[in-house]
Amino acid sequence: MTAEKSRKNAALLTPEEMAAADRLTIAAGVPGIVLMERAGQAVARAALKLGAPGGAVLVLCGPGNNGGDGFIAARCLAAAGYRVETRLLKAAEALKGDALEAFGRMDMAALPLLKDDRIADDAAEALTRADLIIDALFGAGLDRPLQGGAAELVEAVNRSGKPLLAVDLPSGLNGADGAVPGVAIKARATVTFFRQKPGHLLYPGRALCGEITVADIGIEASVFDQIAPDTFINGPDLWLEAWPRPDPAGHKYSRGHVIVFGGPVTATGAARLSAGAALRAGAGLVTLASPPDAVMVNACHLTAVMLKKLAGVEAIADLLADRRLNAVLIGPGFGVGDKTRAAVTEILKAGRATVLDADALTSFATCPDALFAAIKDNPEPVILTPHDGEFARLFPGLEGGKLCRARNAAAKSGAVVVLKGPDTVIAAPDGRTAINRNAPPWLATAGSGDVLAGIAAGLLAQGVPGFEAASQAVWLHGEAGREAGPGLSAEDLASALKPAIRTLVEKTGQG
Ligand SMILES: NC(=O)C1=CN([C@@H]2O[C@H](COP(=O)(O)OP(=O)(O)OC[C@H]3O[C@@H](n4cnc5c(N)ncnc54)[C@H](O)[C@@H]3O)[C@@H](O)[C@H]2O)[C@@H](O)CC1
Ligand SMILES: Nc1ncnc2c1ncn2[C@@H]1O[C@H](COP(=O)(O)OP(=O)(O)O)[C@@H](O)[C@H]1O
Ligand SMILES: [K+]
Repeated sequence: MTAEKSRKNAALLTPEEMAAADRLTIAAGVPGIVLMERAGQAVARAALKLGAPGGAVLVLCGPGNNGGDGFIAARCLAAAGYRVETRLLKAAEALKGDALEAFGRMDMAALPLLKDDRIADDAAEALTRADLIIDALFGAGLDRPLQGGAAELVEAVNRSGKPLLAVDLPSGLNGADGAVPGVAIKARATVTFFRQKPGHLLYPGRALCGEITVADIGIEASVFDQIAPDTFINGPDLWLEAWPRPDPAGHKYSRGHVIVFGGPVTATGAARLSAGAALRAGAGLVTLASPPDAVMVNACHLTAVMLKKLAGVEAIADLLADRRLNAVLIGPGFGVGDKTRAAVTEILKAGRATVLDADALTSFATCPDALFAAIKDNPEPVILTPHDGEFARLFPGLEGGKLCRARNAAAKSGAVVVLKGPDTVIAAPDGRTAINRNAPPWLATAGSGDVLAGIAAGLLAQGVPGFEAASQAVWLHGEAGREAGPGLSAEDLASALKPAIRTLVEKTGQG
């Protein structure tokens, strides 16, 4: 598969982009009702998989095309022998276009159809009877919080405790950013079409989707010629082409040399975690630059990672005169304050691929613009890896959804921003973003972020561009978390990178 095709597989579409894909497909000769038939049939197939053969299915339909998918699914499930009831949120007269056509295709004799504005009360009995509920109330067209009868219905559905299958998106969830502005359906499973939306991957929305199926409804990838999505699922489809391939005839220096700046004697562990991870990520050499008082404790703990005594900020320029030190990491355990700001400024002046984490970020809380100016003067990529707290300190004016915050922060700072968490977002200054989904919750443990920063530095040292290095690092960190499993501590992560790295090496044909 070509890199271009893989990237298209990794694309995430906003509701607007999805509507454009729909329009382009219709313009190319596939009628909208045909797309809706395929969508509704995919929903019916997913319902069959959820079990209760021949059982009672309640299909809740909204006023738009999401409801249209529900009508088709209702017809298909009735034909498959299920006892199907539908409820329409608005009077049938309000339906139009493909949804009206789909409504007309239902066999009215077989399907008791009730329409009632006091729908929550009206639906109460049907909810009790149902073995499965299909949520076709609102999908990509949600444009405001659910209120009134719709909100009451959603709450009643969630209270029912019945298995719930959502069509496209759990109703109430914003597909663009995963926000839930009011109430929303909590689904056991969700069927979406063609490609996922950011809201399927971002919290809190992600927690409402259950198991997600992406159904092919006949929209061709050629629509990407006109819709150029810039948001992707983070994974090898997005960046395998950029995975570093060591020269078979090369040597350790041709795999890059990372320098990690370590902290004082009372806080040496973080930088060592980073350094070990940089080595595992494939850097040929890693050196830890240690303040004099911490040299002994570092020396007692380091083996493959090399150690260098660094007298102070004044010594940084001399150290970085060695151009073989081609990637720098500073922040973990380094300490917050003037000295850190001076060190970071000196490092950025030296023009190296750089990862700034933890204390290196917090130290600029009082003067973020000075940091952004220094980043923009550095010709090499810079990656910032804040968690939410560090992000808020460095980008106090940026609010809104995680995707939008990370994207604005990258544009503002000129750096690749890795906004960490269970749904880490990686954003490049050119507007590309990736959303990560493979991180297990047990990665939330002290020192885990230090390891992530180290992996990123190790990849930068091997010449991987900033956005790809950051995305690869976040994905590998997630894979390592899964490999190490529950009960992990940050020390376990570096060695747990090996199976994921092996898989990537094999995929790139180097194995
Ligand atoms: N775009 C595509 O490629 C396809 C879309 N399909 C379906 O079409 C859906 C999108 O259809 P629509 O654009 O009609 O959107 P929806 O069916 O999601 O909802 C639109 C309607 O709901 C109203 N509405 C929005 N938020 C509301 C709120 N909070 N309270 C009350 N009313 C509200 C709008 O005014 C509008 O009347 C998708 O989610 C999907 O299920 C499928 O039929 C297959 C193809
Ligand atoms: N609930 C979660 N699920 C998965 N990963 C998480 C979760 N919470 C945090 N993480 C990940 O754990 C790491 C924690 O990093 P950080 O907050 O910097 O911690 P530390 O400074 O202790 O290393 C980040 O990579 C983050 O994405
Ligand atoms: K829905």
